[in-house]
Amino acid sequence: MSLPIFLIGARGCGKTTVGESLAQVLGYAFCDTDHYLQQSTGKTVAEIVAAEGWEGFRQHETDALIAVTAPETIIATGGGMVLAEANRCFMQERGQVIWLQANATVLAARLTHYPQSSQRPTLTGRSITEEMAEVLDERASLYQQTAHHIIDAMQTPERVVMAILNALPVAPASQV
Ligand SMILES: Nc1ncnc2c1ncn2[C@@H]1O[C@H](COP(=O)(O)OP(=O)(O)O)[C@@H](O)[C@H]1O
Ligand SMILES: O=C(O)C1=C[C@@H](OP(=O)(O)O)[C@@H](O)[C@H](O)C1
Ligand SMILES: [Mg+2]
Repeated sequence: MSLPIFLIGARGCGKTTVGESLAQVLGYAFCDTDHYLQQSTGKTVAEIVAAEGWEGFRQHETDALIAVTAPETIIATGGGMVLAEANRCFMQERGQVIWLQANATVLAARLTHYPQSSQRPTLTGRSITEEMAEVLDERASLYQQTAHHIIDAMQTPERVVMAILNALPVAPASQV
């Protein structure tokens, strides 16, 4: 039975995009913790944060992580999943953790083009460029210490998927 694969990294690094493709290639299930939350609460991230604050959202996020974790599943996490030590330990112990690494300039460009503001309300109140630099300063070491593998996410999604396949000792579900 193959372990779950957790994709971690900052907003815009491609966890959702790459995760869906990777799941198709491997014949695994795909789950996104933000999508799960939206379905289970009937609220967007922005609505949860408006009602309960970021602290409330983070508690829901931990619950979502536990709920979606299953064998042969690709799990796209939200960018802040690594903030809680319990989440970091859970992912490390339960599966393979992949950090999709990209610099603040690339992330800000993607998010400016595709803000999805109901999914990504501001974290700091600053501009997207300033926010991504600040977020990476705060979280890069957490992504690094949690990851079993670090993948360059500043290449096409297809190449990112290939890089993950090369890094991971996984077989397609049909061959397991
Ligand atoms: N490797 C990539 N190259 C170019 N654009 C990308 C790449 N990965 C994702 N994107 C784009 O960046 C935006 C955010 O991607 P998404 O998968 O939602 O990131 P995340 O889930 O990590 O926040 C989307 O518009 C997506 O099409
Ligand atoms: O970085 C963060 O703290 C967040 C990232 C978002 O997910 P994506 O990384 O998929 O954008 C979403 O979970 C929420 O807005 C918080
Ligand atoms: Mg996402």
